[in-house]
Amino acid sequence: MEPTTQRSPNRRIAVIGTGYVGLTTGACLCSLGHHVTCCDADRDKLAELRRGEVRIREPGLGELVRAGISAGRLGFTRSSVSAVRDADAVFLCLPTPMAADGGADLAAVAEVVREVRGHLPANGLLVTKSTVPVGTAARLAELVGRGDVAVVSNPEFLREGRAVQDFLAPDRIVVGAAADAAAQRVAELYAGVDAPVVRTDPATAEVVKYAANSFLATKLSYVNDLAELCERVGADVTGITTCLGHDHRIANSFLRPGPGWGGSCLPKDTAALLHTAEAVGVDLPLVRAAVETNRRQQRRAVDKVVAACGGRVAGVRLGLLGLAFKAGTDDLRDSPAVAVAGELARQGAELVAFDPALRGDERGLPAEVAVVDNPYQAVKGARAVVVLTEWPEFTDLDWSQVLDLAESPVVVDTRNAVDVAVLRRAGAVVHGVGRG
Ligand SMILES: NC(=O)C1=CN([C@@H]2O[C@H](COP(=O)(O)OP(=O)(O)OC[C@H]3O[C@@H](n4cnc5c(N)ncnc54)[C@H](O)[C@@H]3O)[C@@H](O)[C@H]2O)C=CC1
Ligand SMILES: O=C(O)[C@H]1O[C@H](OP(=O)(O)OP(=O)(O)OC[C@H]2O[C@@H](n3ccc(=O)[nH]c3=O)[C@H](O)[C@@H]2O)[C@H](O)[C@@H](O)[C@@H]1O
Repeated sequence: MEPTTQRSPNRRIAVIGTGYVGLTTGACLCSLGHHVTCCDADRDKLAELRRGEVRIREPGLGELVRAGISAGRLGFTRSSVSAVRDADAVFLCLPTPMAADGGADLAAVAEVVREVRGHLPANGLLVTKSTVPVGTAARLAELVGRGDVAVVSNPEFLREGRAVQDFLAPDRIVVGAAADAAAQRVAELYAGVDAPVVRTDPATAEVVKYAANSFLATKLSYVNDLAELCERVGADVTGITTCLGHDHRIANSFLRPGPGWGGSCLPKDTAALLHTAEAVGVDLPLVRAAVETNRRQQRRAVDKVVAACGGRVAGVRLGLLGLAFKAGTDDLRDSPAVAVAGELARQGAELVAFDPALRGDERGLPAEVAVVDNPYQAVKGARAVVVLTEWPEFTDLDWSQVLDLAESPVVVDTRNAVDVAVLRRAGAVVHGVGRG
């Protein structure tokens, strides 16, 4: 392990895929002094990016993109071949979604590598930032078929909603390479980022990414299991997690119970790790249990709403606060809030929702949910108000007004997001998570 060096770099970099990870990687590497060309298959997205418009909600990203364009060091293209031709390093930031069998679908990665392999400059670097299963770097090296090109694994650990901050101030930078020289060249691209660099082999780097996400998922499922226990025995999970968090070995994060963990990565990455393990005859019972608890936790959130409404929700109007998979993002991929809403709709509930990050025309919104642009409208006439995402804005609502507008004072807070004292002062009948 070593700190990154402070030498000012100025390399030519290509980034393929301009989603949460790719655009953040491109804009941040540009802010470190490099010349970056970002490539994407989506024409509309490219047109917006060339105008400096960023469609995802990531604080600071739009500013970095516009600064890079103004400085003449950040460009966008649809042609992967032209992006890589002069690049000292090519970062693959392509989607690796869950395949039908639970494994990672590497189709986009393989397709792009086939496109660019004959056009990489001599002694090129192909860097996988996408989350890819163990053995991918070795397989891509074979696919590239050139002894002068090094394939290096450099997994990304950023969180959505804090992507720029996490990229520029990460807990660690992991570089997995078969040869020291290639690892050194990738580590140098991060000069200026104050973080430990862990150099390792590609297989270890690839597994680390899945190990980290699965660890976080397991920690959360443990807390959600404890929440269930607390409800049965009259204890308070928040008091317990506060005490646990004071123990430095446990650390005071990822301890908030909720309607299950979601997002574009934890669910697919736990599934992919299980798939990898199964393929080599290894059982990972803890990760399996974490996934199973997560399914149960989503069902428990639905059951709690149904019970709070007297046992059935068919024809019952519910006001939903939050649909994003967590606060701070507009991403709906694998959102537990959407899963809970979907099941309530299946049981016949009439759903009206508000989420501060959503306009109502986003892809991934469940068709059965009417999305409105103000929280008070969402709760009007509702039999229960259901808090599904922990937006801080929800604590600041005028809860007396919320309860006046709703048909009954029932609040189901699936994340303990709103201060329970505030709710009770307003006269709410509160159903939280993990409170006896
Ligand atoms: N979203 C996150 O917070 C994190 C994601 N990751 C990993 O990074 C990878 C990318 O994830 P996201 O950025 O969230 O994905 P995303 O879906 O936001 O972006 C992927 C981009 O790739 C483009 N694309 C797809 N196929 C293409 C092709 N053949 N040629 C050129 N462009 C193409 C898409 O148009 C899209 O803009 C995944 O492996 C994910 O697991 C890793 C850390 C954090
Ligand atoms: O590989 C990835 O894509 C990323 O996945 C997660 O980041 P992200 O998906 O942005 O979301 P998290 O902040 O990890 O939250 C995941 C889920 O856990 C839930 N959560 C989180 C924390 C908590 O205390 N309680 C809780 O229920 C969130 O609401 C959300 O549904 C990891 O935290 C990142 O390190 C990783 O890079």
